[in-house]
Amino acid sequence: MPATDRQPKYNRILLKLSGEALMGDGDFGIDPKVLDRMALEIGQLVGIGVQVGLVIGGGNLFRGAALQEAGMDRVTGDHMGMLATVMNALAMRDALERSNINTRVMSAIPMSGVVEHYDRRRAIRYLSGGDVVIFSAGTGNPFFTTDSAACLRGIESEADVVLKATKVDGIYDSDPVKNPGAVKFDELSYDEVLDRKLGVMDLTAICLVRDHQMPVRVFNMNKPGALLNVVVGGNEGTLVTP
Ligand SMILES: Nc1ncnc2c1ncn2[C@@H]1O[C@H](COP(=O)(O)OP(=O)(O)O)[C@@H](O)[C@H]1O
Ligand SMILES: O=c1ccn([C@@H]2O[C@H](COP(=O)(O)OP(=O)(O)O)[C@@H](O)[C@H]2O)c(=O)[nH]1
Repeated sequence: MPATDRQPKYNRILLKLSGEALMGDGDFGIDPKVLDRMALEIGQLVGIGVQVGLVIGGGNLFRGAALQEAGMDRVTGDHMGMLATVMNALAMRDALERSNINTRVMSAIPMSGVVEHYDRRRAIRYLSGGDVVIFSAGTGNPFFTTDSAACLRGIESEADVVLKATKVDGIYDSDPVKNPGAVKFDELSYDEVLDRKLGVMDLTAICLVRDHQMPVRVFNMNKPGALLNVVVGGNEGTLVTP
């Protein structure tokens, strides 16, 4: 049976896309072709009735830590990183709306006239009404990451799962980009990720999902159809649970 005919396993998801995923084959910025492909894949989820909250990173534009290494004040760099996530959110909304998917962008940093300020109850109303909601500007605070923002918004919006879409196809016993012999896990507990210091997500984010028992699945966004397969219960990537 085609995946689009299958019943979704989740009613509401929080999908985290890394900013780097938007670069495509480039090494900075946003590739419109990638946006369109992602809009198509997200549209398939909306089409089978799944409510989608989105958090997009900013690493394709600015990262506070990298700016600090180049000599900039860290907090200023983090502010630039958070603003970068708003730019990515606007680009993604544009692609989703061109695909006729109603989309709202909310920002943790007030930005009157550009995007709505984050409001949890309003976000839940939008999600319940079938709109895609993009949560931008991370947590609104420096020294955090968009992985933590994704876990936070996932818990707050009562999502059934946090899906981390990235460029590797799951969690390995060491970084598979640096170690070609790394071995992939199908399932892990929060404590195993913390004890083994598995670097696929920052530890703040893992502590947050552990404390609130929010399941997380890490999978490869570059694999066509993987997102839909995850949502209909397929065994993609690595699942982190209690
Ligand atoms: N144990 C691990 N398992 C999987 N990926 C890991 C692990 N340790 C480090 N990584 C790295 O984490 C990255 C995924 O995190 P992501 O947030 O998408 O990227 P980035 O941190 O570059 O923004 C992968 O590209 C991979 O290189
Ligand atoms: O709550 C947050 C989320 C993000 N950031 C900044 O925004 C940048 C971009 O986010 P991230 O690195 O998580 O993006 P990704 O790696 O997912 O592309 C980070 O490096 C931080 O500088 C921040 O300061 N607070």
